[in-house]
Amino acid sequence: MNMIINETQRLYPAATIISRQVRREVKFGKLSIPSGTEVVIPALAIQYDPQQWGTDVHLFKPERFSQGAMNASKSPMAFIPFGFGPRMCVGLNFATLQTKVALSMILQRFSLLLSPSYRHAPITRVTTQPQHGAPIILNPL
Ligand code: HEM
Repeated sequence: MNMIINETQRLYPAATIISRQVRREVKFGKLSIPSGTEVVIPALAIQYDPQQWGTDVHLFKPERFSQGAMNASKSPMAFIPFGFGPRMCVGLNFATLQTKVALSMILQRFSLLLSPSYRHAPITRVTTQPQHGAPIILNPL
């Protein structure tokens, strides 16, 4: 279940960008970033980077995470659905636990089928959402 949740969050991260403000001037080689600069980290683009994930980056392949999230891509920083560093999401464990509990309860009771009316069109409206909803047919087990 971890691998499936991780791969879902890689392809459809709730937050597609993460931002930081530079507190004091930082130098990267010849590049100087002044204090106060807003830096946007494109989480979605990084999680779709073939150099990090391979040429099958667009495929849903939970087995990428079989050796853990830190080893799924070339750099461990290429998987950041909950952000990173001291301001990383404080709800990470709570949200992941809730996801597992909800999924377990549903999967114990129902088999799931994607409705033929489903149209795959994810969109970013603050968070990532299915543009036309996600109609699912539930059959009691
Ligand atoms: C799947 C569910 C969730 C996702 C994908 C998510 C994702 C994120 C991301 C990307 C950030 C920004 C981290 C950064 O800037 O490095 C964040 C921050 C935060 N999240 Fe979540 N989050 C989720 C659920 C929750 C829940 C359930 C809570 C509270 C119970 C929560 C509370 C927070 C708080 C308070 C921050 C700000 C942390 C700070 O600035 O120090 N999140 N979250």
